[in-house]
This record gives sequence, C-alpha cells and structure tokens, in this order.
Amino acid sequence: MTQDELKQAVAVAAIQYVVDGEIIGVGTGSTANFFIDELAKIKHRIKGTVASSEATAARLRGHGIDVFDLNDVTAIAVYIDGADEITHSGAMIKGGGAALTREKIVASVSAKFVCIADGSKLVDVMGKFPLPVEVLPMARAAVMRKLAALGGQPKLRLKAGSDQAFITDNGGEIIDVAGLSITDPVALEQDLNQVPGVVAVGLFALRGADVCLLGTSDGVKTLTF
Ligand SMILES: O=C(CO)[C@H](O)[C@H](O)COP(=O)(O)O
Repeated sequence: MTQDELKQAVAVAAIQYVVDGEIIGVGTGSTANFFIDELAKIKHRIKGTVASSEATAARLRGHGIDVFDLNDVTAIAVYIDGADEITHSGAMIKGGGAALTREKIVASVSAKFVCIADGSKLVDVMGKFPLPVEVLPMARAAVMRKLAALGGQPKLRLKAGSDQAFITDNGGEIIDVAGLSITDPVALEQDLNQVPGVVAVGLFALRGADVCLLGTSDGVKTLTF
C-alpha cells in the first residue's frame, strides 16, 4: 500500500470515534485532510467542528461542515489529528504542518485525542523528525541560542521557495530543531514551555494521544494509551 492509501485507511477508521450530535476537533495536514473528506460523508450526524488551522477551516467549510470559534465552545468530544512521530506511550511530535499551537489548544479542550498516522510515524525515541517550536518573531534568535545550548540544531523555517521566514496563522515563526534524542519528552516539553518567547512546542507528551490508529500493510492497528 502507498503512504496515501495508509493515511486514507486510518481516516476511514477514525470515523468510528466521531460522536453523534457533538463538536469534533479537527487537525491539520495530509492525514487530517483525508479525515475531513470522510467526515463530510457523515456531516449530518455532528453538531460541527473546531479547526486547528485556517487551512483545515477552509477545507471543512468547503464541504459545508460548520466550523465554530473555540471561544463559543465549552466541550469537544474528540480531537482527530495526524502526527510526525508517535511513541509507544502516545507522546508525539507535531507541527510539520506549522499548526502546532492551535492543535495543542484544541487538543487540550478535547475529551479524547485520536491520532491517525501511517506506520512510519511510530518510533521508539522521538527526535529524528526535527522538533517544531513556534516563537514570537522578536524572540527568534534568543530561543535559537537556548535550543542550541540544549544540544539541538535549530533552523528557522522558511516559506517554500523563499528566503523569508514562514509565518504561522498566529503571526509566529517556526524553529525546527534537529539532532535531539528525546528520551524524556515530558521533561523537555515542560522545560521548553518555560522559555520566554516560545509560543508552543511541538511535543505533545503532557497531553498525548489516547488512541492511535496506525496504518500498516496488515491493516489498521489500534494502540491505546
Ligand atoms: O502536526 C501536524 C500539522 O501541524 C500534522 O499532524 C503532522 O505534520 C502530520 O502531517 P501529515 O498527516 O501530513 O503527515
């Protein structure tokens, strides 16, 4: 199976976690996009959604699915999103699609986090995928020095085909940190959360996934944490 077929398979499997009559949190990225297209087929069953990015909101609305402002919502039944890496304990690196801050906020309000990923995302130790960190632009250099002091190789994310910084939906910039071997993701997330100028770190360990639907050539495997 191709990687896209695996993503499609987990997107289909995720529909069983959609709670009828409730608001669903929706992630960002290519796997989340497959899920959105599946969700559109049962949109009459849900109250609506909260989106983790402008791109996701646009895709949901394109399917005629209601998108609520998080400020108008008190509870989200389930949050469904992809990941760049996930461990056997449900900790994740996210933010390859630059939506980590809103993803973390929407996930924090959600009763359950269902991660949907192709099998290549399951790792023993995270860090092969560079860790995305969203920063306020004025703090970029200061935060990069701190990240280098932690042993990482920080690199400012650029707009594709340009030498300009990529700007997130929140007006922030993204630093991608290579070279980290993340043996204690909870401690690293706590430490990086304390660095002034960091808006959000793409480590989801303090609030990891509750379930991971993993696409493999043997079918969709369900990991629960
Ligand atoms: O965190 C994310 C976006 O910020 C994505 O969930 C992550 O990058 C995985 O993306 P894809 O499903 O395209 O592999």
